[in-house]
Amino acid sequence: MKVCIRVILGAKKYWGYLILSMISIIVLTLTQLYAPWVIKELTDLATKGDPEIAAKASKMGLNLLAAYALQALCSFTRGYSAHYGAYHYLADLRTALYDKLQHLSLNYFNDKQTGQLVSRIMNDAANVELLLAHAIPDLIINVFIFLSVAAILFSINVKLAAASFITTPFLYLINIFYARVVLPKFRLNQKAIGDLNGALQDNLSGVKEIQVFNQQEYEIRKIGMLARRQSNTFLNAMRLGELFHPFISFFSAAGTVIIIIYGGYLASIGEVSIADIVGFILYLGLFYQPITRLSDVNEQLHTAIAGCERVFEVMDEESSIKEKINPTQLTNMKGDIEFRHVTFHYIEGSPIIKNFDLKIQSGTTVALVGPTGVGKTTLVSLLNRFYDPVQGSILIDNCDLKDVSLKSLRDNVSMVLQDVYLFTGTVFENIAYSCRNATKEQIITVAQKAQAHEFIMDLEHGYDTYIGERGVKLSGGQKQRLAIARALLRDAPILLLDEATSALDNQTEAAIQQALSILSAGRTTLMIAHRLSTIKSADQIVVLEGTGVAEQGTHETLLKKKGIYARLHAAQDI
Ligand SMILES: Nc1ncnc2c1ncn2[C@@H]1O[C@H](COP(=O)(O)OP(=O)(O)OP(=O)(O)O)[C@@H](O)[C@H]1O
Repeated sequence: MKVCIRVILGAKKYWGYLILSMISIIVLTLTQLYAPWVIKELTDLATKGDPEIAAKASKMGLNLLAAYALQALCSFTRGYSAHYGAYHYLADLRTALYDKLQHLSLNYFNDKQTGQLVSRIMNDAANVELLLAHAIPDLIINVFIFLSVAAILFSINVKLAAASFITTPFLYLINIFYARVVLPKFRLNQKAIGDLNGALQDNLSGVKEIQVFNQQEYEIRKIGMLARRQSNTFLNAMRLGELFHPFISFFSAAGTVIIIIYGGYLASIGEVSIADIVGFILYLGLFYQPITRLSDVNEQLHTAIAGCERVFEVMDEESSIKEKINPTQLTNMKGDIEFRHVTFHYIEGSPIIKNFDLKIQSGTTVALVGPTGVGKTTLVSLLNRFYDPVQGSILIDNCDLKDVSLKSLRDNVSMVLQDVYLFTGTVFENIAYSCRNATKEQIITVAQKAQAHEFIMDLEHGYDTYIGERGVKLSGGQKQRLAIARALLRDAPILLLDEATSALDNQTEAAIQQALSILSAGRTTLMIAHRLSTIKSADQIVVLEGTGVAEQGTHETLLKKKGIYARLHAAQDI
């Protein structure tokens, strides 16, 4: 109930359309009730031998025609306005959900699959449409029809109306059976479809591995088994489901039989007219309809509510990265950075960094070095506030990052990530992603600096070449150069380079190194590199080990020290 109220309140902007739909439902139902009444009246006139039957019948016919016209109009406004409101709200909700996801911290995404999140936005959110345009209107229609037809039946004849209730307990019980026994079987079928989908997705993504390890036969058998299981689950559900409709039809028809027999008896003793019996039988069809649809409406409501609950679960999620009210805006940033007694863990009890201290003067370059998994990327992620330290603080120009507006922080930090991601779009659009209104000249300049211009010009359509899923596939090194160009375009006072040159050959790397050193002049640069040759000129090299700093100094001082750095360096020289 709470969920229904939340959806209805959320769709406030579209209440006008939803109310119009409700009014249309009521008028539509009333017009549906009119036709049996006309037939009953006509039968009455005919059986009584009314001399004015022709004139009266024409009048009734015209009224009925008007009712049918109104019915057609209401049928349109009912369907269209409910869907108009529901689909607009769905679009709003999907946008809000996406907005919410964009503002959640990376922690939230760590244990979620992209498919699951897409499914929240696409499938689960779609349930608001099911709720607003189907389940709630269907519930109202059915309750309204049931109550109004019952009122008409009792107004025609109380004894016959009471008799027509005889079959309702059976209809109700069949519905309960359907809801308790048949529907769960259909849910099993949904699960079987999900399993098959999941296995297919997994298989198609890993098609290369399947061929490399010659597992085609095994995978075909697996998919075949899941496909067969889904078919069997469906058939099992369907067999029981198919029993439902004949039983429902039988008990509805039995109601009519009771009325014919009992109506005939009441007519024989003069308690009811032929016209009443005719009218009664026509109304009976409408009377049983809501009862037979009970399980469908119930299922729709449950499905819709469960989907909406999953949506609201995300909407109510709190980001672990919270922005202060009235945060400080970083303007005219110098770029001094300080890690002050920083401790961080992803999983409680397994610290990645403990009591870490580091001061980086504005305009200098600091390189982070250390074994794989020691926490270099984590430190960089903390600086961009993808995560917050568990203890201690990080300061930029003496402002604690927790006091700074996230937007102004990220506007001042440019980053080249370890795993380069390029969007589906042109080369130009991908570079311009960091600065939407960049000119073609600016894009070409940064591409040249990143040593990307030449290979871009070799592509079929140059800067207008499509890349990403639907376009040309680029090599790791080419992607990296585009990512560097994108970061250069940002022209931010702080530059974070997470192994930005790892996928490049020696020659290109040397050229880019030169470009990066020109770029980093005057900016605070924090770089991570496995290849020590790339960080020789850094102002400070920080060697990480365990959960903290093992050594710190310039390339020369660290070599002289003959510690870890010197050993790593010697190993790489070999
Ligand atoms: N999102 C995460 N959730 C849980 N643990 C994580 C997460 N990201 C990284 N880790 C773990 O934290 C540790 C530090 O990872 P990080 O990526 O910072 O290391 P790194 O020094 O950059 O490694 P590499 O040189 O291989 O890139 C690793 O043990 C890693 O498994």
